Amino acid sequence: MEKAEIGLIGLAVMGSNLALNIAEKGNRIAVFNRTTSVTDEFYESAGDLKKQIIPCRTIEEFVEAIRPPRPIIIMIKAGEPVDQQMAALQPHLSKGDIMIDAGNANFRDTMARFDRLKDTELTFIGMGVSGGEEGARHGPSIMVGGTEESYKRVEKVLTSISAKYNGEDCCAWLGTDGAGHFVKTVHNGIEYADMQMIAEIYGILRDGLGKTADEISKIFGDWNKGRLNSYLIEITEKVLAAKDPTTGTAMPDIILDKAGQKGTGKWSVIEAQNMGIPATAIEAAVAARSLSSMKEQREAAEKIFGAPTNEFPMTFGADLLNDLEMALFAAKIGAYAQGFAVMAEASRQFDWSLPMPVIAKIWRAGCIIRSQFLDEITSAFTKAPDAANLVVTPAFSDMVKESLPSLRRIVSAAVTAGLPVPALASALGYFDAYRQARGTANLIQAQRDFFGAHGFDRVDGKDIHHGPWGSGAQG
Ligand SMILES: NC(=O)C1=CN([C@@H]2O[C@H](COP(=O)(O)OP(=O)(O)OC[C@H]3O[C@@H](n4cnc5c(N)ncnc54)[C@H](OP(=O)(O)O)[C@@H]3O)[C@@H](O)[C@H]2O)C=CC1
Ligand SMILES: O=C(CO)[C@H](O)[C@H](O)COP(=O)(O)O
Repeated sequence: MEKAEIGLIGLAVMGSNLALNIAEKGNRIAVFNRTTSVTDEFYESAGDLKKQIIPCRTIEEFVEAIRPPRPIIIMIKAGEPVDQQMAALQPHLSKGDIMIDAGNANFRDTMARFDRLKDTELTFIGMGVSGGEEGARHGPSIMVGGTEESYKRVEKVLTSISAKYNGEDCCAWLGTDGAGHFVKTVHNGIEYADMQMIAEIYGILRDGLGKTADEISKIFGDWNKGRLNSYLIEITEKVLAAKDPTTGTAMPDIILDKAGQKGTGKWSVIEAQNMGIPATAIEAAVAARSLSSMKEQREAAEKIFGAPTNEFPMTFGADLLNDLEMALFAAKIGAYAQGFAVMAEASRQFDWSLPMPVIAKIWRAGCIIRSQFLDEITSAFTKAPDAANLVVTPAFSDMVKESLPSLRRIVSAAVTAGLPVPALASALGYFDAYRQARGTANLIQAQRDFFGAHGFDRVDGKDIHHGPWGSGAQG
């Protein structure tokens, strides 16, 4: 039998669709899944693409079915399963074979895997893939980490399956070892912030203004034709319009308000904190998901404190809708600025040379945060690749100036009405602090010096670094 050019392990949502995508692009692919019935079902449902697919029931059979040197994509549950799968695979591989972990790995695990394989004749790639089921099937965004030489060996197949934006591949080599998985993690951190901010605007419309799911769906539909045009706004319109087939109720109204999370948002925040880079909107979004999961505590607290009773202090109409749209836009700029700032610092700390314009480019299509907006980020970073922050680039500083008053009005109104808007408020607080030349940390420095003799720098540059706190000061 003619051998496959590539192999793929893991036939759940992502792996099965990626395998069909690879097969459809004319590549012969061998597939394997731990539970063999899944492999059988996948093969049986592959239709015309069956002729491109070699279903394998054992690892030995799988490795044998691929022409060496073998590129093997591992698309399984992230974490320990990947180490187990790699350990099971490794004894069967030979010189030059490439294991490609395409799941949502923590980049620190990816670095450790590179380290473990460095004295072997095998090659490893850590690759972030975004786009969910549809992206995997028809064109995901692909973020590759590893040696450039190893990327060159798989570039043709990866670019053949990736999404395209105006004919350009949404697939790129981003740097060595954990670079690809780091970028995917930050992508997801931004995704969390984007989703949370959309949910907060939905909350204002539902709880502050009494709008139905259908009415809110139409509003998001209108916004999707403007500057907020994006996949997440598009699906928000759709999910709000969907009805429960048995009751006819709007789907969002029958879904429990507890958000799941698998870790990538939290990792973005942990790494941002480790590096001292503020990512306040992402932090707020992760915390909001955690708070959402405390359903019983929230129900008990509402019994004690009551639901908010203050009216939303703005009248529904075109001006308010414009403010809501612009507020979401301003907050979105903040979240993306924070995500890119986190990647810029990681690039320095891990010596990756992450190409910011390229990252923005490959996120324009295929991935969950895809949008027109990312094309504007691409051009801002292309013109100013070393900008300290997206918000100070000429194009984005103009957008912030235009949209910030709306964000301020909406956050103020939501706070007055007692509606939670933690991510919108965090983005606003970030802008306000970022553009404040003289902040209030002078007082914190004085307090630190008072209680801990930690010292401070003076505004006049003089060489006296402790205060005259006298006998009240603690050592
Ligand atoms: N779902 C999504 O939208 C996206 C997911 N990802 C990432 O892609 C990867 C795959 O995601 P998804 O398709 O949702 O699947 P899941 O994360 O649900 O993982 C299920 C797959 O992992 C396999 N698996 C689990 N444990 C082991 C193990 N110990 N050894 C071998 N195989 C194991 C399962 O095999 P079995 O059938 O035998 O149980 C199955 O094929 C994950 O890392 C995920 O985070 C990335 C982007 C989007
Ligand atoms: O990577 C993805 C999208 O880009 C996956 O869908 C991921 O599972 C999303 O994260 P979470 O499950 O934590 O919401």
